[in-house]
Amino acid sequence: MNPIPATLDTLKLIKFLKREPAEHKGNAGKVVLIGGAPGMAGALILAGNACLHLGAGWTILEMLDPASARADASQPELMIRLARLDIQQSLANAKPDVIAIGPGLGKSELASCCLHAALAYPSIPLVIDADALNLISESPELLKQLQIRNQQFPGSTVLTPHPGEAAKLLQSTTEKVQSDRMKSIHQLVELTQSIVVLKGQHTLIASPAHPPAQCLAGNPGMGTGGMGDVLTGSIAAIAGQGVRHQINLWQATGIAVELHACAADSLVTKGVGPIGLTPSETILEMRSLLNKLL
Ligand SMILES: NC(=O)C1=CN([C@@H]2O[C@H](COP(=O)(O)OP(=O)(O)OC[C@H]3O[C@@H](n4cnc5c(N)ncnc54)[C@H](O)[C@@H]3O)[C@@H](O)[C@H]2O)[C@@H](O)CC1
Ligand SMILES: Nc1ncnc2c1ncn2[C@@H]1O[C@H](COP(=O)(O)OP(=O)(O)O)[C@@H](O)[C@H]1O
Repeated sequence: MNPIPATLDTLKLIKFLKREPAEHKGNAGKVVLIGGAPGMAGALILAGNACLHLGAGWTILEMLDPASARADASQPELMIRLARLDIQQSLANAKPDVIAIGPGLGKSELASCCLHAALAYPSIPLVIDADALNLISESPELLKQLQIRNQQFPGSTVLTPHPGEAAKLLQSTTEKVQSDRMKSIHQLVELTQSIVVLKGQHTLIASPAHPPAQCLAGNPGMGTGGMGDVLTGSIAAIAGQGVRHQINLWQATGIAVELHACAADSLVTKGVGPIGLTPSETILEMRSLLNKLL
Protein backbone atom coordinates (compact mmCIF):
# COMPACT_ATOMS: atom_id res chain seq x y z
CA MET A 1 0.00 0.00 0.00
CA ASN A 2 1.38 3.39 -0.96
CA PRO A 3 0.73 6.07 1.66
CA ILE A 4 -0.85 9.34 0.56
CA PRO A 5 1.93 11.68 -0.59
CA ALA A 6 2.64 14.96 1.18
CA THR A 7 1.42 18.09 -0.55
CA LEU A 8 4.15 20.08 -2.22
CA ASP A 9 4.78 23.30 -0.30
CA THR A 10 7.79 25.02 -1.82
CA LEU A 11 6.69 28.52 -2.79
CA LYS A 12 8.03 29.88 0.49
CA LEU A 13 11.54 29.06 -0.79
CA ILE A 14 11.18 31.65 -3.55
CA LYS A 15 12.38 34.34 -1.15
CA PHE A 16 15.88 32.84 -1.43
CA LEU A 17 15.95 34.11 -5.02
CA LYS A 18 15.78 37.74 -3.88
CA ARG A 19 18.73 39.65 -5.29
CA GLU A 20 21.12 41.77 -3.28
CA PRO A 21 21.58 45.25 -4.75
CA ALA A 22 25.05 44.48 -6.17
CA GLU A 23 24.19 41.15 -7.75
CA HIS A 24 24.84 40.63 -11.44
CA LYS A 25 24.16 38.03 -14.12
CA GLY A 26 27.11 35.96 -12.94
CA ASN A 27 25.14 35.23 -9.77
CA ALA A 28 22.00 34.23 -11.65
CA GLY A 29 23.37 31.19 -13.41
CA LYS A 30 24.41 30.23 -16.93
CA VAL A 31 21.98 27.72 -18.43
CA VAL A 32 22.54 25.68 -21.60
CA LEU A 33 19.39 24.13 -23.08
CA ILE A 34 19.75 21.48 -25.80
CA GLY A 35 17.06 20.38 -28.28
CA GLY A 36 15.00 21.87 -31.10
CA ALA A 37 15.45 19.43 -34.00
CA PRO A 38 13.89 20.35 -37.36
CA GLY A 39 10.12 20.77 -36.91
CA MET A 40 10.43 21.20 -33.13
CA ALA A 41 12.56 24.33 -32.73
CA GLY A 42 9.60 25.89 -30.92
CA ALA A 43 9.96 23.46 -28.04
CA LEU A 44 13.50 24.67 -27.33
CA ILE A 45 12.52 28.33 -27.76
CA LEU A 46 9.67 27.87 -25.25
CA ALA A 47 12.07 26.29 -22.76
CA GLY A 48 14.52 29.14 -23.40
CA ASN A 49 11.85 31.81 -22.96
CA ALA A 50 10.80 30.25 -19.66
CA CYS A 51 14.43 30.17 -18.53
CA LEU A 52 14.95 33.81 -19.48
CA HIS A 53 11.74 35.10 -17.88
CA LEU A 54 12.33 33.19 -14.66
CA GLY A 55 15.64 34.89 -14.12
CA ALA A 56 18.61 32.93 -15.49
CA GLY A 57 21.68 35.11 -15.97
CA TRP A 58 22.46 33.65 -19.40
CA THR A 59 20.22 31.41 -21.50
CA ILE A 60 22.10 29.59 -24.25
CA LEU A 61 20.25 27.36 -26.71
CA GLU A 62 22.11 24.55 -28.47
CA MET A 63 19.65 24.14 -31.36
CA LEU A 64 19.74 21.03 -33.55
CA ASP A 65 17.75 22.58 -36.40
CA PRO A 66 20.21 24.48 -38.64
CA ALA A 67 17.40 26.64 -40.06
CA SER A 68 16.47 27.90 -36.58
CA ALA A 69 19.95 28.26 -35.12
CA ARG A 70 20.17 32.05 -35.44
CA ALA A 71 19.26 35.05 -33.33
CA ASP A 72 15.52 35.30 -32.73
CA ALA A 73 14.41 38.88 -33.39
CA SER A 74 11.39 38.46 -31.12
CA GLN A 75 13.62 37.29 -28.25
CA PRO A 76 17.15 38.57 -28.89
CA GLU A 77 18.23 37.85 -25.31
CA LEU A 78 18.45 34.16 -26.19
CA MET A 79 21.93 33.09 -27.33
CA ILE A 80 21.12 30.57 -30.04
CA ARG A 81 23.86 28.28 -31.36
CA LEU A 82 23.91 25.37 -33.77
CA ALA A 83 24.43 22.09 -31.93
CA ARG A 84 27.14 19.96 -33.55
CA LEU A 85 28.77 16.60 -32.96
CA ASP A 86 31.51 18.38 -30.98
CA ILE A 87 28.90 19.39 -28.35
CA GLN A 88 31.14 18.05 -25.58
CA GLN A 89 33.71 20.71 -26.46
CA SER A 90 30.99 23.41 -26.69
CA LEU A 91 29.81 22.53 -23.19
CA ALA A 92 33.37 22.58 -21.88
CA ASN A 93 33.84 26.05 -23.39
CA ALA A 94 30.50 27.39 -22.10
CA LYS A 95 31.07 26.21 -18.50
CA PRO A 96 27.35 26.15 -17.67
CA ASP A 97 25.88 26.13 -14.16
CA VAL A 98 22.95 24.00 -15.39
CA ILE A 99 22.20 21.92 -18.49
CA ALA A 100 18.70 20.98 -19.67
CA ILE A 101 18.21 18.58 -22.57
CA GLY A 102 15.19 17.21 -24.39
CA PRO A 103 12.62 19.75 -25.64
CA GLY A 104 12.17 18.89 -29.31
CA LEU A 105 15.47 16.97 -29.28
CA GLY A 106 14.39 14.18 -31.63
CA LYS A 107 16.20 10.89 -31.70
CA SER A 108 18.89 11.43 -34.34
CA GLU A 109 22.56 10.49 -34.01
CA LEU A 110 23.27 14.12 -33.10
CA ALA A 111 20.56 14.00 -30.41
CA SER A 112 22.12 10.90 -28.95
CA CYS A 113 25.59 12.45 -29.02
CA CYS A 114 24.26 15.55 -27.20
CA LEU A 115 22.71 13.37 -24.50
CA HIS A 116 25.96 11.45 -23.98
CA ALA A 117 27.77 14.78 -23.59
CA ALA A 118 25.19 16.15 -21.14
CA LEU A 119 25.32 13.01 -19.01
CA ALA A 120 29.12 13.10 -19.05
CA TYR A 121 29.24 16.72 -17.86
CA PRO A 122 30.15 16.43 -14.19
CA SER A 123 28.37 17.55 -11.02
CA ILE A 124 26.11 20.44 -12.16
CA PRO A 125 22.29 20.19 -12.17
CA LEU A 126 21.02 18.40 -15.26
CA VAL A 127 17.36 18.43 -16.38
CA ILE A 128 16.31 15.61 -18.73
CA ASP A 129 13.00 15.81 -20.59
CA ALA A 130 11.02 14.69 -23.65
CA ASP A 131 13.00 12.88 -26.35
CA ALA A 132 16.07 12.68 -24.12
CA LEU A 133 13.96 10.43 -21.89
CA ASN A 134 12.83 8.42 -24.90
CA LEU A 135 16.46 7.92 -25.95
CA ILE A 136 17.31 6.64 -22.46
CA SER A 137 14.37 4.25 -22.56
CA GLU A 138 15.74 2.76 -25.79
CA SER A 139 19.40 2.52 -24.75
CA PRO A 140 20.73 0.42 -21.84
CA GLU A 141 24.04 2.26 -22.32
CA LEU A 142 22.48 5.70 -21.75
CA LEU A 143 20.52 4.36 -18.77
CA LYS A 144 23.77 3.05 -17.28
CA GLN A 145 25.44 6.42 -17.89
CA LEU A 146 22.55 8.12 -16.05
CA GLN A 147 22.80 5.70 -13.12
CA ILE A 148 26.56 6.24 -12.88
CA ARG A 149 26.11 10.05 -12.96
CA ASN A 150 23.70 9.74 -10.05
CA GLN A 151 26.12 7.55 -8.07
CA GLN A 152 28.90 10.08 -8.61
CA PHE A 153 26.78 13.20 -8.09
CA PRO A 154 23.65 12.31 -6.11
CA GLY A 155 20.74 14.74 -6.34
CA SER A 156 22.08 16.52 -9.41
CA THR A 157 19.86 15.06 -12.14
CA VAL A 158 16.11 15.50 -12.58
CA LEU A 159 13.89 13.64 -15.08
CA THR A 160 10.52 15.13 -16.07
CA PRO A 161 8.49 12.41 -17.82
CA HIS A 162 4.83 12.74 -18.73
CA PRO A 163 2.95 9.44 -18.34
CA GLY A 164 3.76 8.41 -21.93
CA GLU A 165 7.49 8.92 -21.41
CA ALA A 166 7.30 7.26 -17.98
CA ALA A 167 5.72 4.20 -19.59
CA LYS A 168 8.56 3.95 -22.09
CA LEU A 169 11.19 4.21 -19.33
CA LEU A 170 9.44 1.44 -17.38
CA GLN A 171 8.83 -0.69 -20.53
CA SER A 172 5.15 -0.47 -19.57
CA THR A 173 2.02 1.30 -20.83
CA THR A 174 0.58 4.75 -20.14
CA GLU A 175 -2.53 3.12 -18.66
CA LYS A 176 -0.50 1.08 -16.18
CA VAL A 177 1.54 4.11 -15.15
CA GLN A 178 -1.63 6.12 -14.56
CA SER A 179 -3.43 3.33 -12.72
CA ASP A 180 -0.95 3.56 -9.81
CA ARG A 181 1.08 6.75 -10.10
CA MET A 182 2.69 6.29 -6.67
CA LYS A 183 3.98 2.85 -7.61
CA SER A 184 5.16 4.23 -10.95
CA ILE A 185 7.19 7.05 -9.43
CA HIS A 186 8.82 4.67 -6.96
CA GLN A 187 9.79 2.43 -9.89
CA LEU A 188 11.13 5.39 -11.87
CA VAL A 189 13.26 6.55 -8.95
CA GLU A 190 14.57 3.06 -8.37
CA LEU A 191 15.39 2.54 -12.04
CA THR A 192 17.06 5.88 -12.67
CA GLN A 193 18.31 6.90 -9.19
CA SER A 194 17.26 10.44 -10.14
CA ILE A 195 14.91 13.12 -8.93
CA VAL A 196 11.74 12.31 -10.90
CA VAL A 197 8.79 14.54 -11.80
CA LEU A 198 5.86 12.41 -12.97
CA LYS A 199 3.75 15.02 -14.77
CA GLY A 200 0.00 15.11 -15.34
CA GLN A 201 -2.87 15.92 -13.00
CA HIS A 202 -1.44 16.06 -9.45
CA THR A 203 2.20 15.92 -10.53
CA LEU A 204 4.37 13.79 -8.24
CA ILE A 205 7.99 14.50 -7.33
CA ALA A 206 10.30 12.02 -5.62
CA SER A 207 13.98 11.12 -5.40
CA PRO A 208 16.18 8.49 -3.74
CA ALA A 209 16.45 10.90 -0.78
CA HIS A 210 12.84 12.18 -0.71
CA PRO A 211 9.47 10.41 -0.51
CA PRO A 212 6.89 11.51 -3.09
CA ALA A 213 5.25 14.91 -2.79
CA GLN A 214 2.23 15.88 -4.83
CA CYS A 215 1.27 19.17 -6.50
CA LEU A 216 -2.43 19.77 -6.08
CA ALA A 217 -2.47 22.92 -8.24
CA GLY A 218 -2.85 22.89 -12.03
CA ASN A 219 -5.71 22.33 -14.44
CA PRO A 220 -6.53 20.64 -17.76
CA GLY A 221 -5.93 23.91 -19.62
CA MET A 222 -2.26 22.90 -19.25
CA GLY A 223 -2.79 20.13 -21.79
CA THR A 224 -1.29 22.16 -24.65
CA GLY A 225 1.86 21.21 -26.58
CA GLY A 226 4.83 23.06 -25.15
CA MET A 227 3.61 23.28 -21.55
CA GLY A 228 6.16 20.68 -20.43
CA ASP A 229 8.94 22.51 -22.29
CA VAL A 230 8.12 25.56 -20.16
CA LEU A 231 8.52 23.47 -17.01
CA THR A 232 11.94 22.26 -18.16
CA GLY A 233 13.20 25.79 -18.78
CA SER A 234 11.76 26.92 -15.44
CA ILE A 235 13.48 24.20 -13.40
CA ALA A 236 16.74 25.09 -15.14
CA ALA A 237 16.36 28.82 -14.42
CA ILE A 238 15.62 28.33 -10.74
CA ALA A 239 18.36 25.74 -10.33
CA GLY A 240 20.77 28.15 -12.07
CA GLN A 241 19.98 30.94 -9.60
CA GLY A 242 19.92 28.38 -6.80
CA VAL A 243 23.62 27.62 -7.25
CA ARG A 244 24.48 30.94 -5.55
CA HIS A 245 21.19 31.37 -3.68
CA GLN A 246 21.18 28.21 -1.58
CA ILE A 247 18.45 26.36 -3.46
CA ASN A 248 19.31 22.80 -4.42
CA LEU A 249 17.95 20.92 -7.44
CA TRP A 250 15.27 19.12 -5.42
CA GLN A 251 13.97 22.43 -4.10
CA ALA A 252 14.29 24.17 -7.49
CA THR A 253 12.24 21.38 -9.06
CA GLY A 254 9.49 21.70 -6.45
CA ILE A 255 9.36 25.48 -6.84
CA ALA A 256 9.12 25.26 -10.63
CA VAL A 257 6.41 22.59 -10.59
CA GLU A 258 4.30 24.53 -8.11
CA LEU A 259 4.83 27.92 -9.74
CA HIS A 260 3.95 26.47 -13.17
CA ALA A 261 0.68 24.94 -11.94
CA CYS A 262 -0.27 27.97 -9.81
CA ALA A 263 0.37 30.31 -12.74
CA ALA A 264 -1.94 28.25 -14.94
CA ASP A 265 -4.62 28.32 -12.22
CA SER A 266 -4.20 32.06 -11.78
CA LEU A 267 -4.70 32.61 -15.54
CA VAL A 268 -7.87 30.51 -15.49
CA THR A 269 -9.17 32.60 -12.57
CA LYS A 270 -8.63 35.68 -14.75
CA GLY A 271 -10.53 34.09 -17.65
CA VAL A 272 -7.42 33.26 -19.71
CA GLY A 273 -8.25 29.60 -20.26
CA PRO A 274 -8.65 26.80 -19.50
CA ILE A 275 -9.51 26.54 -23.20
CA GLY A 276 -6.76 28.12 -25.26
CA LEU A 277 -4.36 28.76 -22.38
CA THR A 278 -0.90 28.96 -23.95
CA PRO A 279 2.54 28.01 -22.62
CA SER A 280 3.81 31.51 -23.52
CA GLU A 281 1.12 33.16 -21.38
CA THR A 282 1.98 30.79 -18.55
CA ILE A 283 5.63 31.91 -18.64
CA LEU A 284 4.66 35.56 -18.10
CA GLU A 285 2.25 34.66 -15.28
CA MET A 286 4.99 32.58 -13.62
CA ARG A 287 7.30 35.60 -13.72
CA SER A 288 4.63 37.78 -12.17
CA LEU A 289 3.84 35.30 -9.38
CA LEU A 290 7.52 34.70 -8.63
CA ASN A 291 8.20 38.41 -8.19
CA LYS A 292 5.19 38.75 -5.88
CA LEU A 293 6.51 35.92 -3.71
CA LEU A 294 10.08 37.25 -3.31
N1 LIG B 1 6.42 23.59 -30.27
C1 LIG B 1 7.06 22.42 -30.40
O1 LIG B 1 7.98 22.29 -31.21
C2 LIG B 1 6.66 21.28 -29.55
C3 LIG B 1 7.45 20.13 -29.58
N2 LIG B 1 7.23 19.10 -28.74
C4 LIG B 1 8.19 17.99 -28.77
O2 LIG B 1 7.59 16.91 -29.46
C5 LIG B 1 8.24 15.70 -29.07
C6 LIG B 1 7.19 14.66 -28.80
O3 LIG B 1 6.61 14.86 -27.53
P1 LIG B 1 5.06 14.70 -27.17
O4 LIG B 1 4.99 14.67 -25.68
O5 LIG B 1 4.25 15.77 -27.83
O6 LIG B 1 4.58 13.33 -27.77
P2 LIG B 1 4.73 11.84 -27.22
O7 LIG B 1 4.25 10.97 -28.31
O8 LIG B 1 6.08 11.62 -26.66
O9 LIG B 1 3.72 11.74 -25.98
C7 LIG B 1 2.35 12.01 -26.07
C8 LIG B 1 1.56 10.83 -25.47
O10 LIG B 1 1.92 10.64 -24.10
C9 LIG B 1 0.80 10.30 -23.31
N3 LIG B 1 0.55 11.34 -22.29
C10 LIG B 1 1.16 12.53 -22.19
N4 LIG B 1 0.69 13.22 -21.13
C11 LIG B 1 -0.25 12.45 -20.56
C12 LIG B 1 -1.08 12.60 -19.41
N5 LIG B 1 -1.04 13.71 -18.66
N6 LIG B 1 -1.92 11.61 -19.12
C13 LIG B 1 -1.97 10.49 -19.87
N7 LIG B 1 -1.19 10.29 -20.95
C14 LIG B 1 -0.35 11.24 -21.29
C15 LIG B 1 -0.36 10.18 -24.26
O11 LIG B 1 -0.45 8.86 -24.66
C16 LIG B 1 0.06 11.07 -25.43
O12 LIG B 1 -0.53 10.68 -26.64
C17 LIG B 1 9.13 16.06 -27.86
O13 LIG B 1 10.47 16.19 -28.23
C18 LIG B 1 8.61 17.40 -27.44
O14 LIG B 1 9.57 18.22 -26.79
C19 LIG B 1 6.15 19.12 -27.72
O15 LIG B 1 6.76 19.59 -26.53
C20 LIG B 1 5.02 20.04 -28.15
C21 LIG B 1 5.49 21.40 -28.63
N1 LIG C 1 -5.09 17.91 -16.35
C1 LIG C 1 -3.96 18.47 -15.90
N2 LIG C 1 -3.90 18.94 -14.63
C2 LIG C 1 -2.77 19.47 -14.17
N3 LIG C 1 -1.63 19.62 -14.91
C3 LIG C 1 -1.63 19.19 -16.16
C4 LIG C 1 -2.78 18.59 -16.74
N4 LIG C 1 -2.51 18.25 -18.02
C5 LIG C 1 -1.23 18.62 -18.24
N5 LIG C 1 -0.70 19.17 -17.13
C6 LIG C 1 0.67 19.69 -16.97
O1 LIG C 1 1.09 20.32 -18.19
C7 LIG C 1 2.43 19.93 -18.53
C8 LIG C 1 2.42 19.12 -19.82
O2 LIG C 1 3.70 18.65 -20.09
P1 LIG C 1 4.05 17.71 -21.34
O3 LIG C 1 3.03 16.67 -21.48
O4 LIG C 1 5.46 17.31 -21.22
O5 LIG C 1 3.88 18.76 -22.54
P2 LIG C 1 4.75 19.05 -23.86
O6 LIG C 1 5.58 17.82 -24.16
O7 LIG C 1 3.74 19.28 -24.93
O8 LIG C 1 5.57 20.24 -23.60
C9 LIG C 1 2.95 19.14 -17.33
O9 LIG C 1 3.58 20.00 -16.40
C10 LIG C 1 1.67 18.55 -16.74
O10 LIG C 1 1.78 18.24 -15.35
